[in-house]
Amino acid sequence: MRVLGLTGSIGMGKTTAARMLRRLGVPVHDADGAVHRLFAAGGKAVLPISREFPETIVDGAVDRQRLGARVFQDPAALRRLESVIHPLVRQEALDFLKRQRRRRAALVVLDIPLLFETGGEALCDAVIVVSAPRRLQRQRVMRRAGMSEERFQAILARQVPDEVKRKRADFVVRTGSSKAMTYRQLSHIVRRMRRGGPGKSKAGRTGTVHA
Ligand SMILES: CC(C)(COP(=O)(O)OP(=O)(O)OC[C@H]1O[C@@H](n2cnc3c(N)ncnc32)[C@H](O)[C@@H]1O)[C@@H](O)C(=O)NCCC(=O)NCCS
Ligand SMILES: Nc1ncnc2c1ncn2[C@@H]1O[C@H](COP(=O)(O)OP(=O)(O)OP(=O)(O)O)[C@@H](O)[C@H]1O
Repeated sequence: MRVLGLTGSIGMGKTTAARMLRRLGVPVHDADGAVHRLFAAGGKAVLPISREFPETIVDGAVDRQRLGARVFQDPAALRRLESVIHPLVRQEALDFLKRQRRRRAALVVLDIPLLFETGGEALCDAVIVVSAPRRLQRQRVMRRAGMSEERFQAILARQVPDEVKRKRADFVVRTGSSKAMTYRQLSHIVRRMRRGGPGKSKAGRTGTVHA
């Protein structure tokens, strides 16, 4: 089974790319979706978060807006949050891989916003980075409810910069033009991966391919 990582900085089009990969018939594990489940009422993260950040619990669930306001401007608090969440998300991703292996899937995708920051590369044969011009990224993000210039800058400061991600990618998918173009790039990558390359189980990481 080949494992393709999918990552990208805030607003670069990761969620859209993940949706397209599903449409191409590839099972996708969504790390951010896993976090949503962990934070919902009854989710595994509610109790540990209520101990660390009691003011963020509303009706038995974690209020993301409040938690974001608490941690994005406070690196030590964000690290505490990550130390609760990342091991739980990693375990879910490993369970997903095990399930897909049992089903004899040929190719799967791990959609991990912080793939490089959390060592997720080690689970992947190749990594896709979605990227768009900085100006477009900013426009997309600033349209979101609850976003402010300070929050955007604080989040960017916590992520591996886009240019570094692109250097570490096996495939860079440009999301700055039409969605049809993005879809074409992704379908080309899926075809290549299904044929076997690139990947560490083959000739090793040989540098970035611009799909
Ligand atoms: C702080 C939280 C509650 C804010 O939720 P909210 O719905 O308001 O924002 P959202 O999750 O959509 O994140 C907005 C942007 O911040 C980025 N981001 C989220 N967590 C982090 C982090 N730990 N470091 C850097 N960037 C982050 C996301 O990739 C996204 O681009 C949430 O992001 C969270 O729980 N983060 C910690 C867990 C984590 O690391 N998740 C991301 C990878 S699984
Ligand atoms: N060619 C394209 N490919 C992907 N997304 C596009 C494209 N053109 C426009 N977009 C838009 O860009 C926006 C940002 O995309 P998306 O929500 O997928 O980003 P993201 O990387 O998942 O963000 P986050 O890291 O915050 O979760 C969406 O509104 C999407 O419709």
